[in-house]
Amino acid sequence: MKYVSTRGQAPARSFSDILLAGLAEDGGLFMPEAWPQFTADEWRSMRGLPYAALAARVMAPFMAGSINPATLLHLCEEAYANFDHSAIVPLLQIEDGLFVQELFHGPTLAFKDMAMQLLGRLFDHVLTERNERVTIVGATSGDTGSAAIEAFKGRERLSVVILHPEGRTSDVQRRQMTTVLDANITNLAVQGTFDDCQDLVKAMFADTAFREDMRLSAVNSINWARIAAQIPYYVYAALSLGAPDREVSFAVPTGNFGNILAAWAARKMGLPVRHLCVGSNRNDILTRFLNANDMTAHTVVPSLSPSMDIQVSSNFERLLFEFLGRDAKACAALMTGFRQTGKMDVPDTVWASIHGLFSGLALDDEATTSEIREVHQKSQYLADPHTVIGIAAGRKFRHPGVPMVAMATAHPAKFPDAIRAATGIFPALPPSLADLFDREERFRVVPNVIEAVEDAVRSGVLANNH
Ligand SMILES: Cc1ncc(COP(=O)(O)O)c(C=O)c1O
Ligand SMILES: N[C@@H](CCOP(=O)(O)O)C(=O)O
Repeated sequence: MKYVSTRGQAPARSFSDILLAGLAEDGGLFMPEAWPQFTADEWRSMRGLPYAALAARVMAPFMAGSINPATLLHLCEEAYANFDHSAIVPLLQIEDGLFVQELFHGPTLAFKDMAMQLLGRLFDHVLTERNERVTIVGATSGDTGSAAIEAFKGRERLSVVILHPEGRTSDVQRRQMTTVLDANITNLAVQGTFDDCQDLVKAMFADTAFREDMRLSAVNSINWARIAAQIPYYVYAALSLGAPDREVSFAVPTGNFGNILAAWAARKMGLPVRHLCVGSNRNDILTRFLNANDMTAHTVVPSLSPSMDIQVSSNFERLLFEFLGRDAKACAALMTGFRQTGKMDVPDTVWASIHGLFSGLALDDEATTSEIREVHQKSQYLADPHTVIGIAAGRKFRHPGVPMVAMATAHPAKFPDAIRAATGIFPALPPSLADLFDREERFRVVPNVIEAVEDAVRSGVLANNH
């Protein structure tokens, strides 16, 4: 499989190349040159497979020519071996026609582990094969960082530098990152928002000399491998609920648009997905876009669901590229305009096609709190502040006869204060994290200035190499 850039100015590359490159040289995002397709019989043959085997089958076409299927299966089996639920991604019903799929049974209690546990192993495999080293730079609003640090800590061929917005994650999220003291891990607390962190990462990639000198790589969902590894759980849920002989819809609490993009990718591969529902918090740019073609970035406001405190959703570019008929020039023009003006004028016809498939619902903090309380009272289900927004979106947009699956993206114990305020229950951390608040923290505060961040990345990498 070859990959092309959404901005059309980078050469087509193999899966191994784009895994290590992360972002295309022209600032665009890589997309598969063609969509792999599975027939109804092929989907049926995946029913009942253990999760790792299912994941390897679904992802194999994306890695064709780079990772052989037997190696991929082995890496998937290793990646999902330490999850704390035998189903890996258990599905449970909370209301008539409304299901929740729990994606937080990995080591850091968030859905990011689903992809990151595999990425850690894929990077090791490809770097060893090529005898290379890389520096991973990542931006996090809380969960990607801890999942990446957990997956990559102690690995010899890479240094990892994670930028989080100072004071804007939950204490549990911050400590999950900053208490990992391995030499190859550097945590930077940026004086800004998640969008600033993401911009800084993109600016480091745009600085060609720095990018090449540091051999930069990315594990945010700008890296296609992240999206590929998030597709299989949608397949698992749909097959469990009757696909390919029955349609299924999904509701996804959304920030950077990576998770819901994976659901859409599954649909492109032939999975019968009827509808996709975006859940937003007060940072509701995607919901405003889906409801009224209003893609105007506002100032980011902190919320009870900090991992979704985002205004610039990187993966929207991939959707746009596809709905523009893969017109890279038009896509690049819209993205450049958005960066310059903070507003994107998506042509009405393009918006209407997106609107036919996606809907959006935004909840403010007050509504999030009442929703946590209500879901708990009615269904005895304790949903974290991100998950509950997806549940609310799923309930609003479900069609009779079509099961709606809401993605549970984080364990409630990551956001204990919000859960206690809503229900009076203080969710305890699992035993592996029970001493989290006793552990030593290490991080460096940096201003939201590219030169300062590049210096900090360089010194983190140097310290690791000595
Ligand atoms: C708990 C949680 N829910 C939802 C999201 C939003 O997912 P995405 O950025 O893929 O849209 C995130 C962060 O990415 C998250 O950490
Ligand atoms: N919510 C995320 C933000 C980064 O998203 P990613 O999927 O692009 O890595 C986080 O928790 O860090």
